[in-house]
Amino acid sequence: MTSPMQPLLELHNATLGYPDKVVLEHLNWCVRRGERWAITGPNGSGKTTLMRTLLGLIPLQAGQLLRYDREGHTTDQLVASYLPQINQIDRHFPIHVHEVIDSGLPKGTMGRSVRREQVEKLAEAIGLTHLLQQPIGKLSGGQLQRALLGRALASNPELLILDEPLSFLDKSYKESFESLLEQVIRPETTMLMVTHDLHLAKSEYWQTLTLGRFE
Ligand SMILES: Nc1ncnc2c1ncn2[C@@H]1O[C@H](COP(=O)(O)OP(=O)(O)OP(=O)(O)O)[C@@H](O)[C@H]1O
Repeated sequence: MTSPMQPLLELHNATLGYPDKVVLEHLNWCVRRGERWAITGPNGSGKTTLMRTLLGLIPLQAGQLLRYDREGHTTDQLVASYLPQINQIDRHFPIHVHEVIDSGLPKGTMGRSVRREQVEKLAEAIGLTHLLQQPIGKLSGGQLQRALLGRALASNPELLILDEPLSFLDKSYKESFESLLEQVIRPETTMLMVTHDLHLAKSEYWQTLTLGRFE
C-alpha cells in the first residue's frame, strides 16, 4: 500500500555537478510521496543540475541518490514527467493539441480508441476540450502550457517536474495556476517546481528548497 509519507527520493551527502565543475556539495534532502517542493535560488545555483540529477540524466559526483518504488523498495525506475518552459517549444511545429497530449501516453500499449478516450479525458481535466483540433501555433501561452501539462500527466507520473512554469505567462494566469494544479494533479503525485518566483515559492502550497544565496 502507498502511504503519502513514504520517501520517493533521498540524497545523502551528495555532490552534484559535472566532471569539470562541482555545483552542489553535502546536499541532504528527502522528498516524500505527495509533497510539493519549490526549488529556488539565483542564476547558476544548480536548480537545473539538481533536477537533471534526480531524473538520472547526469551522474552523482559523490554521495548517494536513492529512489523508492510504491512498496518502499529502492529502485532504478521512477515514472517521471517534465513540464518544460513554454519558450522552449517551437510554436511553428505543425502539431495539434490532441497530438501533444497523445505524445505523453505510453507507447504501443493501447489501441487507438482507448488513446483517444484518454486524450479527451485529460483535455477535459485541463479545460482544453474545445481546442483539441487547434494547432499549437494558435494557442495563447496559458493554453499551450495547459496542453503541455496534459502531455506531462498522460503517463500518470509519480514525479512531476515543473520548470519555471510561470515564466512568460501573465498575472491572471499565475493566480489560477495553483488551483489548476489542485484540480488536475492527484494528491499522491509528487511535484518539484523550479522557480524564480519567490512569492509563489513562499505560498502555503509549497515547501521550499533554496540553493545558493540571493544577494
Ligand atoms: N554541462 C555543463 N558542464 C559544466 N558546467 C555546467 C554545465 N551545465 C551547467 N553548468 C554550470 O553549473 C552551474 C549550475 O547551473 P544550473 O543550470 O544548474 O543553474 P540554475 O540554478 O538552473 O540556473 P538558472 O537560474 O540560470 O537557470 C552553472 O555555473 C553552470 O555554468
